[in-house]
Amino acid sequence: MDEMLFVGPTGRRVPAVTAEEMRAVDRVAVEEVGLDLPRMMEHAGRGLAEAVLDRRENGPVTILASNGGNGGGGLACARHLANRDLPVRIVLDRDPADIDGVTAEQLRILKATDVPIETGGGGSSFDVDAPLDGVVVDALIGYGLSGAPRGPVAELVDAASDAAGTVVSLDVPSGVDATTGEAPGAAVDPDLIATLALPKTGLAAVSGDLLLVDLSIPATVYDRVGVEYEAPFGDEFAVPLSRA
Ligand SMILES: NC(=O)C1=CN([C@@H]2O[C@H](COP(=O)(O)OP(=O)(O)OC[C@H]3O[C@@H](n4cnc5c(N)ncnc54)[C@H](O)[C@@H]3O)[C@@H](O)[C@H]2O)[C@@H](O)CC1
Ligand SMILES: [K+]
Repeated sequence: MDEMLFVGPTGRRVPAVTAEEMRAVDRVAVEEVGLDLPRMMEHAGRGLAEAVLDRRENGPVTILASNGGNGGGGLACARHLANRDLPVRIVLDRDPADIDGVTAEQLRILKATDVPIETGGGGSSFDVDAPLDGVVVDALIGYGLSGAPRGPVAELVDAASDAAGTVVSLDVPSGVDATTGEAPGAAVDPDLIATLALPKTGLAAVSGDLLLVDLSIPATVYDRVGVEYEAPFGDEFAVPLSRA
């Protein structure tokens, strides 16, 4: 854990975690405590949807998603927004048949709805070169970034970067290393970052407003991984953060 990087709404220090520490938090939550990934992902998706509703503009909401936990949170968000009659569409970095794990569970629910699901990177109706209007939700990559964005993900990162309207990133701007804040290649430059459970150390080095979204992780999980934790949420389920 790092020195003081973030401050919550009451002026209280909020600890930041590296990607490795957050992975450890996830592992303990799932394996020792039984707070499984689908449960956490539902909180992520709802918190993200509330952030989008707060910043909503006229026009569609485009949700860019890949195959990991970050994409799954984006898909859960899509469901909440579509349930509120927002014009939502999903753009995946790959064929829907190639989405797996918990993210595929989220996708399965959306397939039962009339939310359009497109595939970026050529060979589909989605034109990666057409400017995105309305709100863009960046749920491509979170703390699982490995190297510079490649292939269709890189094209979607560029599309988000060129978007005229508000861009909201889930957890970490895609392309940014969650621990260092460095971008090994192209990266999204969001207006707002809805980061999950605790801020990631790298977020101190990037721009964009910060919102911390509760995943309902009990304090014992942080104790077990040695993260010094004081619940930052008070009576809320999401709180704004400032960089210290
Ligand atoms: N407790 C938590 O922290 C939770 C985290 N969740 C989310 O899950 C994320 C972590 O999930 P994962 O570990 O699955 O990882 P990510 O979803 O961050 O990233 C994995 C995806 O990114 C792609 N990818 C990685 N580097 C790439 C590159 N250079 N070029 C192209 N594609 C690349 C992978 O192919 C894969 O599809 C978090 O950031 C968060 O958003 C939520 O799902 C719920 C629980
Ligand atoms: K992201």
